[in-house]
Amino acid sequence: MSLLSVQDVTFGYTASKRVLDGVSLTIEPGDSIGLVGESGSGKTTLLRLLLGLTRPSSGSITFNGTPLDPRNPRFMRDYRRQVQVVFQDPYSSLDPRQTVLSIVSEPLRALCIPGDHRQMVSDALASVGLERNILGRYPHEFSGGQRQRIAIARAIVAGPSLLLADEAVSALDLSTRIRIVDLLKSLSEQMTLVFVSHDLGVVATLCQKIVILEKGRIVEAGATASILANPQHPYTQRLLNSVPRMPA
Ligand SMILES: Nc1ncnc2c1ncn2[C@@H]1O[C@H](COP(=O)(O)OP(=O)(O)OP(=O)(O)O)[C@@H](O)[C@H]1O
Repeated sequence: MSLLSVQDVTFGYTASKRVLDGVSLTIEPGDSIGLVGESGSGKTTLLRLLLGLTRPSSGSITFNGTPLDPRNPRFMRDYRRQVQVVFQDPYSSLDPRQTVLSIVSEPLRALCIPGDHRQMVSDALASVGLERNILGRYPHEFSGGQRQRIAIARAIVAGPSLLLADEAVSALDLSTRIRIVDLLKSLSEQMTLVFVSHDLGVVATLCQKIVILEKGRIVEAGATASILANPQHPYTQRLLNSVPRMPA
């Protein structure tokens, strides 16, 4: 059974404009999927629907075969444990008044997960390459890359099966970006990953599968290697041509 299944989903913020139009995709356990498209193509909107923050105007989304229903609090509580997200901006996504312990343990508290939260936070920090002794420190004491590691630790602390990353490396400088991509790649060996990006180069490094979104429609989807080697849709070809190449 698919982990997540999106069937013929349509969505508009207003009645007059469709932002997503007939979107269907399946996410299998263990997949690493890059969701790629230019600005305004609907990537973040689709992610919001996957998170259950917004409901489709039509079509359905199911998780392990059960429809996503924000009116079903029991299901949504389990869903929030299973599906976590990392956002783009490591500066605005962490509350500056809270310590690292408080920030990273937030999903454990919100989801009433039993156990030694301090230990679980220490383990999550270690698995994103941070020292365990930073629990009492504050976000302003860390670099952008370290903050993004803290945000990733918060996303994985409750042991999700699916990690959604929305432009999670776009705000970082190049060398930090490479290190965070490496981290996400190693995490993708333990959990399913959906990586939203306008950057085909990063997706090519990180994701085995790719979904190309143009103006709210999926124009091409499949194995990253074959799509990049032989893009069928003119939009994919344009995106590929816009990736800067290293001089020979
Ligand atoms: N809250 C909102 N209210 C109305 N329209 C919105 C809202 N959020 C997004 N849109 C519109 O929906 C369309 C898709 O936006 P979305 O943010 O999903 O695209 P995106 O591919 O994630 O773009 P970007 O890469 O710039 O974040 C755009 O036309 C955008 O202007």
